[in-house]
Amino acid sequence: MKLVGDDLACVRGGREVFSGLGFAVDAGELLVLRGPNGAGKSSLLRLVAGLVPVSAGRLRLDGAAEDVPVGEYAHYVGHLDALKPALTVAENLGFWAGMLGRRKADTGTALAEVGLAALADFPAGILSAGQRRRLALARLIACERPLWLLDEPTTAIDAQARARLFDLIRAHLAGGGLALVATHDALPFETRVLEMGGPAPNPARNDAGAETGADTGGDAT
Ligand SMILES: Nc1ncnc2c1ncn2[C@@H]1O[C@H](COP(=O)(O)OP(=O)(O)OP(=O)(O)O)[C@@H](O)[C@H]1O
Repeated sequence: MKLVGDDLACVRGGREVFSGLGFAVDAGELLVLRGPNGAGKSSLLRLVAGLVPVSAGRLRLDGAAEDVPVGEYAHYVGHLDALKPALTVAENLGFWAGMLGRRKADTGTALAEVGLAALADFPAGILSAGQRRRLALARLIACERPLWLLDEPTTAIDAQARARLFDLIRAHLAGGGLALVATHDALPFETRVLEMGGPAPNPARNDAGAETGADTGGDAT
């Protein structure tokens, strides 16, 4: 598979976040998204996941079925861990696994791998920030998806969980998976980098029609 973004633009809240953005990610490759706060890294991940519309340009996943949205091939782990606090840890993962399909590990195994086996029957609402993130990352283990979209995946997790995450990413890439990762951290393996520009200037007034965001496009290096 190959993910290609061609001349992409993204508009949110009437403001242009980026435009003219081009990149390509081959099977087995990880593209790191870098740039200052507000550059549009999260927006790009959400756009690829299908959670934010493509305002201009084209996004395609070569090797995928044409009538299936790119997001259907992706694991998206965003800033919010998307957990239901009243459900148990195991139920949360079970819910996600049911949504995502293509199971590759049962819930118990995935929870054990992220160090949450002992908390499986506790409500997710009691989890610490790092434990919530571990639970979100357990989705990567439970279900098979070729494209991983990870937004600051190392946030809140300790050294042990980081090492486990890096192992997971390595295995994913070695198996021909693709990954886009927004992070301010250094990753311990070879990656390509997409530098994204600075934030668009704040609009002078709340008239969306008058907003002219800077071209914050970039190219993968
Ligand atoms: N839901 C939203 N509605 C309108 N504008 C938004 C929304 N979310 C983000 N934006 C705007 O999009 C721009 C890019 O935000 P984004 O979160 O993609 O940046 P980022 O590069 O991921 O930043 P950070 O490093 O702080 O996480 C910002 O100017 C932000 O205000």
